[in-house]
Amino acid sequence: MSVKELFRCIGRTEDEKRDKMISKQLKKADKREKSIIKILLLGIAESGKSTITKQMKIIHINGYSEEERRQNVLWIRKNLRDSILTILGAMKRLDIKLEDEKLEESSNYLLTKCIEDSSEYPDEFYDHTSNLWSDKGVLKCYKRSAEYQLIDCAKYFLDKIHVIRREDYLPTEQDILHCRTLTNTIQKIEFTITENKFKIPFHVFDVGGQRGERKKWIQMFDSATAILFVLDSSTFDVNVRDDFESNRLLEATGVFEHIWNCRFLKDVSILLFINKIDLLVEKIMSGSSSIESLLKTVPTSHKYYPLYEKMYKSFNDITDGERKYFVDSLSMCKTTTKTIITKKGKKQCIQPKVSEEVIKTAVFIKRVFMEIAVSSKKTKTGRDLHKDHDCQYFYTCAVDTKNIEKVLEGVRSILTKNALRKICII
Ligand SMILES: Nc1nc2c(ncn2[C@@H]2O[C@H](COP(=O)(O)OP(=O)(O)OP(=O)(O)O)[C@@H](O)[C@H]2O)c(=O)[nH]1
Ligand SMILES: [Mg+2]
Repeated sequence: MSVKELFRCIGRTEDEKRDKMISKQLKKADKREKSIIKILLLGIAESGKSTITKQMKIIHINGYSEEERRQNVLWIRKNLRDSILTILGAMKRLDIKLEDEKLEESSNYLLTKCIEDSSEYPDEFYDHTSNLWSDKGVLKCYKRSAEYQLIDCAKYFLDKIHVIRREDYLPTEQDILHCRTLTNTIQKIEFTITENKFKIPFHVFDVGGQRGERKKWIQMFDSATAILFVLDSSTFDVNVRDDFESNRLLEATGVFEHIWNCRFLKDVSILLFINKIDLLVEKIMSGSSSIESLLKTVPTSHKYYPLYEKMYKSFNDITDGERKYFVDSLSMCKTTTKTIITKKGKKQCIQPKVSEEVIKTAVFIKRVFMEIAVSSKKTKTGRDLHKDHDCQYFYTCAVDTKNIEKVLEGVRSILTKNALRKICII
């Protein structure tokens, strides 16, 4: 062999070695990429997507530092101001009078001096708000909040004015979970979970749910492992904020159907979070609304009228399994528990019994969505579009860390098993 040939041979071996190494690294990177669980949180505005993302930060990352908590103070005070102004505005429209006429002055102060966004809230603001919040007329208007657009955290923060007004106020994790801020950019959080000794990375994407924000969703579809579709169960009788003609449950039904039938997501499973069950219980138990009244407002010509009517007709034949699943989910929710004093003088947390109407409503909502998810759809070539994905549902209360921790445990085990299977580990 000539020296030239020998060198060529050595060169090839070096090239081969390098190729082998690159291919090994690519395989490793591919395996790592494949092992990432990418969760996309979808759902219409105010359904609770960001609240669930906050819970993931609390449960799987280090929660909120003092600095991060402090950054929420202004938002919380803004939530407080928005809440009282919305209620006062609605009182005028719904013609609800203040019980104490002397509070007219407080109402006028807020409606004239506090309409501008501000970073400073004087003592007068808190005094007037506090006085108004104890007025029976204001409370009456609050109870009719399904007739106008009030943020969900209104009562939570109005009940805490005395704390929020303090100069040294530092929000708790509960306060942060209740704080409402609209999402208008794609947010991402990352964390790792160890399962079967394997470290599985999770990337979670939180997007905005307002109509204008939904066009951004599609850019995230090609990389999603699973979709966590969040649905607000408590606002079945409330209209969409940016369209006073459309009901929120109907809007969510349409968005869900669109996602379920989207061909880019044909192998992406959906985890349906039927959220805000605490508010659903509160609403139905107070007798302020019912599914029957919702049905009366849906025009018979509406695309979903037949589906809603079909589900309503089977309103009374709930299976034991459906009932148990809802009641068990509720029992995991600390937010709805009540503390009682036992005969022995000890404090005890109990889950108050909910009415049959609550259970029926929760099951009705679940059936509407699951009915869409079991319906088959054929592609042009005759294949079933849904053969490679499925939909599982969970009842949730996103502001309840214990509840979400339990639900996410279930979700995680489904997803990690799929991920490990994908990279051939199990
Ligand atoms: N009581 C109660 N409040 C909830 C629950 N889930 C969310 N909220 C509140 O509902 C409001 C809206 O929640 P977000 O998480 O901001 O909703 P979103 O889906 O991210 O909304 P967009 O960003 O506009 O799409 C916040 O004030 C939350 O604290 C729940 O299960 N129970
Ligand atoms: Mg959000």
